[in-house]
Amino acid sequence: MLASHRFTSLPAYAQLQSHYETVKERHLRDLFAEDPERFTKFSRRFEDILLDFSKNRITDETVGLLLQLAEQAELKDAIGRMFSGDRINQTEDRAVLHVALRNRSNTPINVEGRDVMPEVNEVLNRMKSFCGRVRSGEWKGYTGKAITDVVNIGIGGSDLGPVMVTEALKPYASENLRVHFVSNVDGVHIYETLQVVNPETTLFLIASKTFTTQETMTNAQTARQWFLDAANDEAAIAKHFAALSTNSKEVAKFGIDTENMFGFWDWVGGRYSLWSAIGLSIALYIGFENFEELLAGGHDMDQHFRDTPFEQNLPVILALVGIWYNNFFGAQTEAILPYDQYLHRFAAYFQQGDMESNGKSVDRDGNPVDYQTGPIIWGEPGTNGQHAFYQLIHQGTKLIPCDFLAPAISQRPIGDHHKILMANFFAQTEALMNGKTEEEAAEELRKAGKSEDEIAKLAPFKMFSGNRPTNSILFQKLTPRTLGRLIALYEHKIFTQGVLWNIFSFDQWGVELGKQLASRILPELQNDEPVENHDSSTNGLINSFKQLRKI
Ligand SMILES: O=P(O)(O)OC[C@H]1O[C@](O)(CO)[C@@H](O)[C@@H]1O
Repeated sequence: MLASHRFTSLPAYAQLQSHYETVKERHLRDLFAEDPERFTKFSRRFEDILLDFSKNRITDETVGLLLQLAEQAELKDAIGRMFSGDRINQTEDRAVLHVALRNRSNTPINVEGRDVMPEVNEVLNRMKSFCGRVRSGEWKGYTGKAITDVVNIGIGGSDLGPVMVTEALKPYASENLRVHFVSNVDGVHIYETLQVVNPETTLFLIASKTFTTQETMTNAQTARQWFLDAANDEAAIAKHFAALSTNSKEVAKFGIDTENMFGFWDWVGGRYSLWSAIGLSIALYIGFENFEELLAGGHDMDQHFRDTPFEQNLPVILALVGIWYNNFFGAQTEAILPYDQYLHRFAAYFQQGDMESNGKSVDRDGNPVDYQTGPIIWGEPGTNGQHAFYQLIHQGTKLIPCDFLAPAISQRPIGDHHKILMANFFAQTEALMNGKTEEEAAEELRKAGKSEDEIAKLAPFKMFSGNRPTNSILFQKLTPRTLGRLIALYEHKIFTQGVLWNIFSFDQWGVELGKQLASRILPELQNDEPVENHDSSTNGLINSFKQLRKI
């Protein structure tokens, strides 16, 4: 059990509130001018990852108080409980052990007195041998041909992680094997995918923790039928369908041989499952050794998170800085901006990771919270975002703390591309921090030959307030190991924030209501009869839908 506290009653909370009054008007430009050591003081390194958090609206006192807040929320104890297999996901009565999936040191991790590592290793060994057989071409389809395409059918945590990682690690991919992902129940998604694959050489991975998710089961049935239309032989399914799931009963019911099932456990949350059998598409695509490197990276960060004092602890620092803006400055969102095209799904991945985890409004005692919890996460890769939404970040009325991430070495060094990319990275964080005063804007206009009249009119539009906070996360190169570290960095940031906010980060009851209503509405869409049992808007929409289909 996690101890409960009232976030806003922690002694450091009140201190931070009054401290905020003294910091809120301070400009980052001045804070940098006053302290030449600011970068050294507010940056940390872990292995090949540098976190520079100096461009935040913080002082030594802010950091000290935030660290006290973490102590007072008993973060250390909570970390220990997660790593030791306590049932900290209390509303589902489950342990939270994605760290066991990447526990490369193989030290025992017990759930109810039983070490889970032998089972974890057993599944990893099966994944390894399966990957070897498929990638070498030894595994044959029903007409004796090798597999050329893998289609992962899953949604949410059974899709977003594998999509993000396979995109990020493309440079490590096999040339002989393509991966595709079908998640949306919109028939368009499976249709377009089936257009480009051949039933003789396609392997479907049905990825679903529960094996009951409507979207995934619908897509899986469509894929199965498409396959059977070609193969005309149920026995051939064993060569073309595998299941990644915790639910062997439902897997067998679907008609997949449990020999072809790669299991995991209820202590793996969906949005933390890319490290489990759900990562099979990753392992097939980049090879098992690279998948192990990804796991090793996650494990590196786990050890850092568990063993490092908070003031040196990257996930804890990221979490505390986030809380500073979320709970004291009233920031509603956080942008994740990777300057690496291969990370183009990173923000989308952490939309689920963060918002499904910390989008809660009831505390661990079941009481409504009277403070802000999880932020809205969004973002796109740089430099594309610069030409889309950065205008608002620079000059809009909202405070948007941003994380900038980039590798020092590009996976694809072509001409000057990477230096141009990085010049933009550095320029953006500098511009957001410094801004441009009205006088500076006026001086520029003067130099451009504008009249004093024009200058007076234009300068207000051309000035930038600055003082807009950023974290910069630089790493050497986007290798599987570094990616593993980066993902775990954000996972533990989310965990830390959830602990401080006194909420449960590992359930997701908020997704249930929509699911329930959809299953109630589906039968109503199967006939032409008007409906009148909903509110007037829902009735009106359903009836118009029925009418429009007749045209
Ligand atoms: O893997 P499953 O059981 O199909 O669930 C898919 C997703 O659905 C959710 O339960 C809710 O969206 C996610 O947490 C999960 O990742």
